[in-house]
Amino acid sequence: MLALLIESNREEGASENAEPVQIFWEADEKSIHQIDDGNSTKSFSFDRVFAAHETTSQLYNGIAKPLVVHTVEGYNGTIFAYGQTSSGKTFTMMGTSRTPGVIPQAVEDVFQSIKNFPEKEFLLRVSYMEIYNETVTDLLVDSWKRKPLEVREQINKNIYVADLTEELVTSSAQVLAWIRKG
Ligand SMILES: Nc1ncnc2c1ncn2[C@@H]1O[C@H](COP(=O)(O)OP(=O)(O)OP(=O)(O)O)[C@@H](O)[C@H]1O
Repeated sequence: MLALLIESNREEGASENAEPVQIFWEADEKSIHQIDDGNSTKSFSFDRVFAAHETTSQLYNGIAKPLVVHTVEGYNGTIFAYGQTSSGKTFTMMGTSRTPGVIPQAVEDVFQSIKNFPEKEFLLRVSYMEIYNETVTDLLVDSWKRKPLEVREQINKNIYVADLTEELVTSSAQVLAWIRKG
């Protein structure tokens, strides 16, 4: 699933006498349209487009929660935020104490979803790494012990990061504590 978060390109609360704001694009729930000289010239489609007035919780419930629930059922899942600097990746993924982001909500739902399968045993491990300038760093080891890690391929073609710390966790509070440490 590919979703897009957009900021408004109109001046919020602009008065009627203000200079008309030039519109460069318009969006609906599933697409964004480039506007050149008042005409739509190019359109890009997404599974969902979230506008500025929509909250992180709406985004989480709309696109991330189903993935989290399926992961607990045994499917692989990835939630990936991509965008230019200051576009809101950290705000959306980590959130604040008042508006929790995708990560704390996902962690909470992993533990809630596990309760739906009392007959199954789950083993949860958390890793936290940074990829910066082509260098992979383990964020769960003390900073003075950190060294660049290698990305390797297993015989079955699975890709893994060698020597990456994996901490066993049994509650959402433990996961968030590890993330805070990182
Ligand atoms: N939806 C939002 N509502 C309110 N404030 C927001 C929103 N998205 C981002 N911000 C604010 O905008 C600023 C930049 O956001 P943020 O740090 O999340 O960007 P980023 O994409 O993670 O940037 P970088 O790539 O530089 O780390 C922050 O002060 C953040 O609180």
